[in-house]
Amino acid sequence: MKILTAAQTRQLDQATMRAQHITSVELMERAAGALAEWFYGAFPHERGEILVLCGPGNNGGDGLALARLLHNAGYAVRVALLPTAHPSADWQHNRQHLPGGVPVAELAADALPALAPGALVVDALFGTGLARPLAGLAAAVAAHLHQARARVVAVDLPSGLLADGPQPDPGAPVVRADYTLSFGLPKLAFLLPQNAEYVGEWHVLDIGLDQGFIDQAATPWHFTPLHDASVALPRRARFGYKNTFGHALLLAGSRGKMGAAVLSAGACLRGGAGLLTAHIPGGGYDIFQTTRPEAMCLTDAQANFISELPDLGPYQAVGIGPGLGQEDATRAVLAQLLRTATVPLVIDADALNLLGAHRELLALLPPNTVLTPHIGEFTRLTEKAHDDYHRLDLLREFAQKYRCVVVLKGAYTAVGAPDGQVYFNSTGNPGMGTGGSGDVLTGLVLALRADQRLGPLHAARLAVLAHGHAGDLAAAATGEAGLIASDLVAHIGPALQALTE
Ligand SMILES: NC(=O)C1=CN([C@@H]2O[C@H](COP(=O)(O)OP(=O)(O)OC[C@H]3O[C@@H](n4cnc5c(N)ncnc54)[C@H](OP(=O)(O)O)[C@@H]3O)[C@@H](O)[C@H]2O)[C@@H](O)CC1
Ligand SMILES: [K+]
Repeated sequence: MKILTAAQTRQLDQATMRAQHITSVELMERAAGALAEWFYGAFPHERGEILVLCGPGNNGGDGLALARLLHNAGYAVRVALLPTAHPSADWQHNRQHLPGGVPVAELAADALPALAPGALVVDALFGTGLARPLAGLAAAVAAHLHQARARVVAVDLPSGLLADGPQPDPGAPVVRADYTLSFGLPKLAFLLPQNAEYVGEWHVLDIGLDQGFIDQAATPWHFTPLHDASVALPRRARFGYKNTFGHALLLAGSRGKMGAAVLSAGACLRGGAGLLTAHIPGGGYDIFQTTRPEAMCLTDAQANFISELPDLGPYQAVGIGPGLGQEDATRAVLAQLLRTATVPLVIDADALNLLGAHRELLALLPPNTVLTPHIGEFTRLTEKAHDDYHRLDLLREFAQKYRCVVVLKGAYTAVGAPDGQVYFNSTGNPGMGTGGSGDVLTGLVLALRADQRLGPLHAARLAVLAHGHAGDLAAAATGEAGLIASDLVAHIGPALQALTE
């Protein structure tokens, strides 16, 4: 699913009207109808009065049309208008069609509407036409909503927030919505941690926007829903056997962190690898073999860390990093791996930290390597980003420069591809913020990289999607707080099953 800019969204409106021979008023009516349907579902028994705040443009027009539909459906509705000398044409149309039974007032700075705590408010002040930061009356209204602890439903965007870029004045007020209802496609702003306090829970409402325009629109940003044909797992061949599905090598673990190797290995096995060999510090042998009997095990001469690179001949993919530690001898192993590997690599955790601390090694990264940093590890590889948008720029630059796939882990994990495209993940939940969660992802990516049917981008996107879905399945059983990384491993099977072609 593509993510478009505000400017592209305006073009999409026009293209939709042309392609479907409808007027802008008709498109607005569709938008308002979709908003009303969402309200009926979300607030079926709302008894209190709903305050609809309308700005001067088409966002306000949506609000006016919604107020009419809610009133006609039996809700108590009141409208407050931002004073304007130049309302949009569709605003005027919907103002004229507002039933006489809906009270309408103009907002004024010295008489902001009284709101009981928890009052339901629709924010239809500004959407994609926001031209400058909120100031004056609009800023006062945003602050008032926050102070009154109203429940705010934002139409298209929380007013004051830009759809696709950083705020020019980060100090200017923005409406803090509990829900944001966007039309057709998600907005980039929804996916970034810095905007979470404004956007709240967001939903995309289908209003039949022109697919032809969307298909040809150029954008680096994509959103991967749970079911996306382009990342599905191909079925296993009926006559396949363990060698068909790939033999993975995992280099992981150090004293005190053997659990990382165990978790990662479990995920690799559950991820469908035909065979898995783990190379671990000698002291971890008993732990590993008793907890992961399905895997083969090579032990290092060192008891507490890894100092030797095994012969890579038998393997279709190699993963390195979980629980690795950052010994000099281990760095030498990483460097030797980067120099000699001819099969796909997956690099995580301390292997990324070693790369960050010895950046000369980055030049050795083989193309199509998959790296799985969290924000801290990514910062060590690049630089400190001044905001989430800048971090996305750094992600694109890094993936293009090193021709790698970079999985930047977070609430909407962003997978950066060598061609500069970025794919945001839709699955997962805060319960996955728990020790070992990343090690599980590494094992899963490794399994899918050993599967020679999948390219690096497909493997990385599918692994991220399945990892998040496993987290959602696990959380349904344990709750978010009770979720631990072993639960993720246990749910990889059903998650992949749900994502199979
Ligand atoms: N996308 C879709 O498919 C569909 C989109 N639709 C809806 O259209 C919305 C976009 O409508 P839009 O283009 O009229 O812009 P909108 O956000 O109402 O604001 C423009 C007005 O605000 C003013 N203004 C701007 N900033 C300001 C500020 N800080 N402080 C004060 N004033 C400010 C600006 O005035 P000006 O800058 O000219 O002075 C102008 O008057 C979109 O978000 C969605 O809700 C649906 O109806 C149909 C399907
Ligand atoms: K809005």
